Amino acid sequence: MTPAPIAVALDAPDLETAAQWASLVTPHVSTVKVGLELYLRYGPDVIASVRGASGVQVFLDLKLHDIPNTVSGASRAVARLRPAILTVHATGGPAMIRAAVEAAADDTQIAAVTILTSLTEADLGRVGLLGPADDAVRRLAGVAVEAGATALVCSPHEVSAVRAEVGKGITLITPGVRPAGAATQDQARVATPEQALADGADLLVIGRPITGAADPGAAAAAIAASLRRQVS
Ligand SMILES: O=c1ccn([C@@H]2O[C@H](COP(=O)(O)O)[C@@H](O)[C@H]2O)c(=O)[nH]1
Repeated sequence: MTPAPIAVALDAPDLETAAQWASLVTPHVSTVKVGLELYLRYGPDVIASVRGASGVQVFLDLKLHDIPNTVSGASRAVARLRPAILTVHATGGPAMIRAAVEAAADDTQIAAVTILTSLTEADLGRVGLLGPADDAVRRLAGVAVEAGATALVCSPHEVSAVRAEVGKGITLITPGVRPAGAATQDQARVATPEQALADGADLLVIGRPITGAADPGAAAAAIAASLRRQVS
């Protein structure tokens, strides 16, 4: 069976737990995601540990955000790990995004994070991004794609607007995904996996609804089966 287009966020406090989650979910999902918590604690070795024997795609979610020269060096530093996806913040601007793209391995997609899915429109207003989240997300998406990013991170709420803005060739990645009835926790702009996929997302990032379940493998399998039913 083809694994579902889900990246499981391995936000674990230790490497053993992350590797165990990865081995439980990899029969069902295409990708596992390593974020700041694991990478800052364990460094590059974490990638081999979660990739394991299955060779699952690894998404390295470091959300780089600095001057172009520094981001270029960081992108080059992780190139040997060959992540399938590496994130940068789109608000770092076009030169920074281009620097990440140019320094990345050929088989790594640079994904630009538009507006974090934890932010409400009220939060955006407070940091000076007045108006609907859609507007800022679409603007940042356009800048990032022009600078060479081939993937974008946005919430499921904006995915159809972003698709209309950037067309088919760009990979749209959506965190802020919650199965019906699940707690939203610190996520603000959320939708169900089925809705996110229907609206045009290519890869759904799902963490705690899977890793916080009594059986993460079964939780991943259930969401994957529901997505499969939707496309069949
Ligand atoms: O806008 C963003 C960008 C990245 N994330 C990351 O996705 C996961 C979501 O985990 P859940 O447990 O499903 O909430 C997490 O690793 C974030 O760092 C995001 O949520 N929003």
